[in-house]
Amino acid sequence: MERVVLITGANSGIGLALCERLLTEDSQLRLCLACRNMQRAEAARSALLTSHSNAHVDLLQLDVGSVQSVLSAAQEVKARYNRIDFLYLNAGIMPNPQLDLNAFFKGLFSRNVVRMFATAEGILTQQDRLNSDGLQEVFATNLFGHFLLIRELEPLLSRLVWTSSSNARRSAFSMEDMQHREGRESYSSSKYASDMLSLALNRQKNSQGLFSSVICPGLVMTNLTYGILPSFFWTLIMPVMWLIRIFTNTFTLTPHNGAEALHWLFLQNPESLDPRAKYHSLTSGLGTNYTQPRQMDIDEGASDVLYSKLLELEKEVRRKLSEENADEEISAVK
Ligand SMILES: NC(=O)C1=CN([C@@H]2O[C@H](COP(=O)(O)OP(=O)(O)OC[C@H]3O[C@@H](n4cnc5c(N)ncnc54)[C@H](OP(=O)(O)O)[C@@H]3O)[C@@H](O)[C@H]2O)C=CC1
Ligand SMILES: CC(C)CCC[C@@H](C)[C@H]1CC[C@H]2C3=C(CC[C@]12C)[C@@]1(C)CCC(=O)[C@@H](C)[C@@H]1CC3
Repeated sequence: MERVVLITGANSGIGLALCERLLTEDSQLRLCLACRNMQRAEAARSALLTSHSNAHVDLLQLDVGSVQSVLSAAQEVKARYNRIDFLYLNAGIMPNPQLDLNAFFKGLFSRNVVRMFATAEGILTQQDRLNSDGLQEVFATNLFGHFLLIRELEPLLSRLVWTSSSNARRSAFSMEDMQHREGRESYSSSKYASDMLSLALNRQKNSQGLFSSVICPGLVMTNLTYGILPSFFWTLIMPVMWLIRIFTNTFTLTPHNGAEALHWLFLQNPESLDPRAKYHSLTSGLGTNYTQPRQMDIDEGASDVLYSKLLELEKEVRRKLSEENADEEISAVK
């Protein structure tokens, strides 16, 4: 039977590399590339068809950062497919990243140097903003839009895979400020929230046949990472990056390597997976890719609380949207 795989943020980086790898694994797959920009989506589709000329590659317009777009895209998915075998929740942003060079150089000579290169802990901040739905943009894109998509498509789903990050950190997340309006680590907070949500989904939905996993792709050179430093700087330090890679397995560097754990999960029986583990894409000094589970720093109780808070926010957002739609209808009649 033809399997259907939907991937958000599939037009570049790790998402696009995953598409390549999945088509190489199973040429009978039906891939659905869910992207916000249809021109970029078309380009990705053409690239995939160049290497897999008989592949079934569909496109879906989806801006995960917009409530209306998620609801419309979900309607479209329900009209097109009877089921989604794998939903990869991969789209993500890190807007206005700032590298603290002082902390970076201090870190270089500390005991935490390996950890710093693997997680960017303590050296990276972001500046977030409100989107047109009145939500924090990073929270809306990296977490809430995906949550809403899952809620809309639930009867069709069986496997969920989140592209999280080792940058996810408990101390960056606050239940009282789950959107991270106050701090400057919105990326870390949103990724920690996705880890928690994945655990909560497993607790609530495994009995109904829905399984969720999280991965970290390692440090991969993509549009997201190129946004952290000026491009000339990346060109300068690229040889150093490849050198560091010999000593640290988290420097996966290429999108193909970064997609290792996403691909690996595609081949696993969901019952054999650990809901409390994050599956890391790793690359050895000799260039061998492998996947390694590592325990996440998460409380089950807290993950349930986050789940309830997301349900509440969903209600609020839907109510607001229907009020806006009603207002629009009234003014159209006038
Ligand atoms: N690169 C790295 O080192 C790491 C990346 N990650 C995670 O991997 C995931 C993929 O990122 P990566 O491949 O690195 O970076 P890219 O920037 O190449 O890919 C991000 C993808 O998400 C899409 N996207 C962003 N915002 C939206 C939106 N509102 N609606 C729909 N699609 C959207 C982008 O589309 P568009 O082209 O239109 O912008 C793009 O296709 C992210 O979740 C990221 O956080 C995790 C750890 C490390
Ligand atoms: C030799 C150089 C001067 C090295 C440059 C240092 C930094 C630019 C990198 C060191 C650790 C990196 C890192 C990320 C981005 C680039 C660094 C800060 C990520 C935050 C990218 C996105 C993620 O989700 C994380 C898993 C990465 C962790 C490590």
